[in-house]
Amino acid sequence: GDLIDLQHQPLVLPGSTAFYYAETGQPISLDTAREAFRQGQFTPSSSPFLSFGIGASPHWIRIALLNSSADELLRVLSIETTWLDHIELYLLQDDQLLTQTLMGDSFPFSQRPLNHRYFAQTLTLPSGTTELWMRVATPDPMLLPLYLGSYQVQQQRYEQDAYSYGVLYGVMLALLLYNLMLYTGIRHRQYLYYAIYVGLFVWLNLAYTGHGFRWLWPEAVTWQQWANPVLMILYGSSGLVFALSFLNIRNSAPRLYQAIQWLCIAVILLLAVLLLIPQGRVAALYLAFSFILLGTLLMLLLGGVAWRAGNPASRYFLCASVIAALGGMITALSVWGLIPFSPAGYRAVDLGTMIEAVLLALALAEQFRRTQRQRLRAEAMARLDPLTGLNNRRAFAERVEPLWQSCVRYDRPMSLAIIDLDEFKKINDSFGHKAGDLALEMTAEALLQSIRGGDILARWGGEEFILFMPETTRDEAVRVAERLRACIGTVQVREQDALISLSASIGVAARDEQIERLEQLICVADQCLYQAKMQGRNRVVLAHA
Ligand SMILES: Nc1nc2c(ncn2[C@@H]2O[C@H](COP(=O)(O)OP(=O)(O)OP(=O)(O)O)[C@@H](O)[C@H]2O)c(=O)[nH]1
Repeated sequence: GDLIDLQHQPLVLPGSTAFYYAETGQPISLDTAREAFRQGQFTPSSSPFLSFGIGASPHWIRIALLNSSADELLRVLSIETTWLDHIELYLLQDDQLLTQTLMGDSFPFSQRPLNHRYFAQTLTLPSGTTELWMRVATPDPMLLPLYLGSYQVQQQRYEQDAYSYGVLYGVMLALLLYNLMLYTGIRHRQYLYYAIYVGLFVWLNLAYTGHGFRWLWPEAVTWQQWANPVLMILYGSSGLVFALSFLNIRNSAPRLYQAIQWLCIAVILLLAVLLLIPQGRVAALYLAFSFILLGTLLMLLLGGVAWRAGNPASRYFLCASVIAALGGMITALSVWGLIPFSPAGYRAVDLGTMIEAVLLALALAEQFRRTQRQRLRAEAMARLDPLTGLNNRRAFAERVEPLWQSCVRYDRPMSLAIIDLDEFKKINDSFGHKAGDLALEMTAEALLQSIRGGDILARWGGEEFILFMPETTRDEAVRVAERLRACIGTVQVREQDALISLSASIGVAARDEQIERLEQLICVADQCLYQAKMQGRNRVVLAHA
């Protein structure tokens, strides 16, 4: 069954009936190859996708095609990889050469017979049997997924393919731009690293899918031939750099951090050396493929290290890396020829990387939310007294200031009380510092229970509290102060089977025309507090107008 009848099949995979032969020394001619075929030196293909690995010697391929109709058939042949250097194509019938084509990415894109990112050619197949002969030479992975289809069917396939890349690039570019914007706004390095990582993926993908050669650098033949190993290595490094930064590996595993940095530098230097050596491309390709596989494993390792270190961001990261690793490995191994090639496997890296990019963007967002929350908490903490949870002096000043301003402007009443626990030193001395702390906490609790909604309470000093009362006249303020004093009187602190009772002295002052600043009012209230202590404690003293 080495003959494919094309008449009723709009699309065939001619690779399944191919015979192939590897050149061993000098390049051979078509006639020599045909002679070798007749002598049975060719091997029948075992798969529709011929794959001979990296750095293979030039291969001859022979496929027989049958057109059982009386008319000629028009077919489009595409070799659906993009990196083959040199392809000779011959179509023969009865020892007569019908067409001959030369293509490959060692020629400028403008010399392609068909304007397509794949190596494609239109074949006019006369009635009867024709032979398709091919010679392929390249140091790159010699992978030959051959498709032979009617113009319509091929057009449809290419269109679906173009849409799928549109989705891939659309998603990736949106994520790239979004994170670049975040970087310009927030200035956290990991957004930049993420954008570079995603950008290099897109660039690498453009290169190895041939979109770059077709649209972006159609004349740059040397770059086209080096783009894959160079971009693979840069992409792999950028992923590791992103992971080091995002997972904060410098802190959790400093030696690993350094080792990976050195690995990236070493691989890039090695690549630079290979760029200068003639014949360095095969070695560069091996380096690139090995580095991508190693890099994928290292990403997983880094995720694991961060997980062990209790980094909550590592969950998303690990999940993303596992998916990307699966996709990347499947594609790399199938292109390399280490596992059987399939079109879905070839695209696995696209899907895997797209999911990875989305998950990593989520991880970045989550990390941002967490640091934001931590910052808010730290800011709130800086305003709170750690023992009682009340406002501290700073928060008191900040919160009173706007109220003070508006009450002064509209000439509204406002009052202030300073509350000081009596003989507090004795509590500390006889029952211990812990009992003193507990007394302070319970006092704060009692005060909070008995103040009104708009009042601002703060811990002013050791056993001193301060209460600002907006819209409160001196008479009302005295009533509030008396209530607070009574309230503190009911507080009982239990310590070592003893019940400690508390009392407080309170100085109260109301603002009048002579008082313009908050400090002045505090000063007056403080003097009243002093008098309350002088007069025997456990009482309220009001400043006279
Ligand atoms: N347990 C505890 N004690 C504190 C704290 N802050 C201040 N103190 C103590 O509170 C005491 C205040 O003592 P004094 O300023 O002499 O006043 P007092 O003993 O309350 O006496 P009068 O105010 O005159 O009634 C000091 O012994 C401080 O060490 C605190 O946060 N916890």
